[in-house]
Amino acid sequence: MFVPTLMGQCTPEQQAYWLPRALDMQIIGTYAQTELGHGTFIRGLETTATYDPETETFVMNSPTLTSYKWWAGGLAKTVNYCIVVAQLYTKGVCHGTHPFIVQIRDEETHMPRPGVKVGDIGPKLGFNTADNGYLGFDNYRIPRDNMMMKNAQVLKDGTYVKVARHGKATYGTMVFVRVLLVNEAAFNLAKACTIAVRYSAIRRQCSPDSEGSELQVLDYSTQQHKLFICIATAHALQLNSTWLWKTFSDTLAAIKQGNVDTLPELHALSSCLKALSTADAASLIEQCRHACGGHGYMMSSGLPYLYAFVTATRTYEGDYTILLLQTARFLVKAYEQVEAGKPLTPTVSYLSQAFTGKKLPWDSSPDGIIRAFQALAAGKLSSTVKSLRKRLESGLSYEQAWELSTIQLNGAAEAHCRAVMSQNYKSEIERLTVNSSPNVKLVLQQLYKVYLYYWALERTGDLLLYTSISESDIFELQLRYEGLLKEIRPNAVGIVDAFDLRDEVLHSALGSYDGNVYERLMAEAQKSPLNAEPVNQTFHTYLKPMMKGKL
Ligand SMILES: CCCCCCCCCC/C=C\CCCCCCCCCC(=O)SCCNC(=O)CCNC(=O)[C@H](O)C(C)(C)COP(=O)(O)OP(=O)(O)OC[C@H]1O[C@@H](n2cnc3c(N)ncnc32)[C@H](O)[C@@H]1OP(=O)(O)O
Ligand SMILES: Cc1cc2nc3c(=O)[nH]c(=O)nc-3n(C[C@H](O)[C@H](O)[C@H](O)COP(=O)(O)OP(=O)(O)OC[C@H]3O[C@@H](n4cnc5c(N)ncnc54)[C@H](O)[C@@H]3O)c2cc1C
Repeated sequence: MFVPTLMGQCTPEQQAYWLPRALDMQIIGTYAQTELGHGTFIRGLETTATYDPETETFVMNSPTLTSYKWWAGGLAKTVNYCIVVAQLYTKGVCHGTHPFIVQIRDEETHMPRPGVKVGDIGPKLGFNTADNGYLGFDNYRIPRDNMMMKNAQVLKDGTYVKVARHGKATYGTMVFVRVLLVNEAAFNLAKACTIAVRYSAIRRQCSPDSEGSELQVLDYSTQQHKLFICIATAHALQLNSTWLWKTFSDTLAAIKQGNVDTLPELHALSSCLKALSTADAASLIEQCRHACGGHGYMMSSGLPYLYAFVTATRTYEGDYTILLLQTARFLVKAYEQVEAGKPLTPTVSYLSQAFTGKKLPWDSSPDGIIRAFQALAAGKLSSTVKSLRKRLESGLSYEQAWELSTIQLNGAAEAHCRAVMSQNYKSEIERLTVNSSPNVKLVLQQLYKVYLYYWALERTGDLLLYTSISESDIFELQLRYEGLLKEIRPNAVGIVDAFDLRDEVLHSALGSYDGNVYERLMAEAQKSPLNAEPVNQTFHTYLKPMMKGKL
């Protein structure tokens, strides 16, 4: 996050100075925004940077315990520079949060600079190879030039000048990383399902008829139900991430030309896609672990590491709930635009047809299911806005009415995101397979249908509310879904092999290409320190005296 922020928040002159040093690793940096007391609510950050025109420096201070920076990766022991997000004061006025480049350690001795308090925050659920740190300042001075001045400037005399065309321009690095995280979610989920599918082809358990041999667990319908949605979701996330990256690049190019019109839509999209992709990836990685039974619980399976790593992505760079609520803000505005007969931006354009007051006729084709997901998102949005307005009519303030409606707002944003993801999944497959063989097309479409059927069956309650789907339609869809799993089964191992992840990347005794699961599990077990000696000292110190009644 250090380098992208240098690229996004510095003037060209500042970039010319800092970027080569960072890219050559003459300096190592991190992004210190979150504090002990605030992560989500950026406007509530407490670290201060007060401009002193006499010395042309900013004085950095951490006025309270809760103002200490907390969490930044590499901050504890590794980095010598930081981007610190602090409340800017000049001429006695607070201008809100701004980013500053702050040297925290000596470039030669690596000692913390006087006035800087820095350390490690302690063990975490995962990420324990990263020294996430805390940081506080006591009247610590940095040169005026160290304020990142692309979007706002403080002149030598302390005059504040706003440059950016958009109020949230300083949040740009977060948008960038949210876009990257969709790709990370796809990659890590692909790893988990490669491990679980390969293992399920090796693992044999139970014999349905007394004569036959034990089945590969991958042959069980329930196992296919657990795993094939993981493969389909990895594809869906990968294709959505490519699409989102293009949307991001187009918006960035427009902003460079001075046009910020598409930023709100990009923010709404990157927020909900980051939220849903990280949440889905984390829960499906856990599902892959379940699919590997007891051996999935071994660290040597690789799955616990993956889960610990990915579950953090649901929280960092904007918590799941918080980001869905950002998308909901955008959706409520889109709803108002429909009412006012105004045009809509592309990803919400489906709303313009959606508020007919009638249930959408059910159609179980892939296009029909996407339309159903859109109807569901529109229906939820409409009910949410009704609740919001009812609360406003009862005399509540907008903020109070909004807060009481947030459960529904999140539901609408989730449904919208699922509809966008399904639509993108379909159009990207169509685009990418124009010249593919019929067999490749067939397999990719089978997986795409698994995704649609799975989520339609997960949302039958909502479909009953907002479409004309009947009990027999649901029954028929369930049978089609189960049939599809059997069609995919023969290709399942080939499909995960096609992720092309080397053993060194998977780092798993269960998921290696050669399938030598049991040999690898035993080899890993031999590495346990408890196996280093036949009798452990604890036997002599504790067990034996206890057994002899001498403790
Ligand atoms: C080029 C070199 C690149 C090298 C790349 C290498 C790639 C390698 C691959 C690696 C892969 C992945 C990387 C993964 C590793 C990364 C590890 C990172 C570790 C984690 C780091 C962090 O967590 S940093 C801290 C992140 N913190 C957050 O995300 C905080 C969340 N909170 C917020 O974002 C905001 O506070 C808020 C959005 C919740 C609210 O903000 P605020 O209160 O200020 O706003 P309002 O709610 O009042 O809204 C006002 C209006 O502003 C709009 N808004 C808000 N945010 C944005 C935005 N970002 N952009 C545009 N608009 C925004 C909001 O919608 C409101 O609009 P209106 O409704 O119109 O009023
Ligand atoms: C592994 C890891 C690495 C990180 N790396 C960095 C880093 O390098 N740099 C950095 O600056 N930060 C980093 N962070 C911090 C991270 O960005 C924050 O933890 C994250 O943004 C969530 O903020 P929070 O911890 O304040 O959660 P909180 O906001 O306190 O969330 C707690 C709960 O309250 C809910 N909540 C909060 N506000 C609202 C609201 N308005 N409405 C409804 N519900 C609400 C949330 O949904 C959540 O359920 C990292 C975090 C982790 C876990």
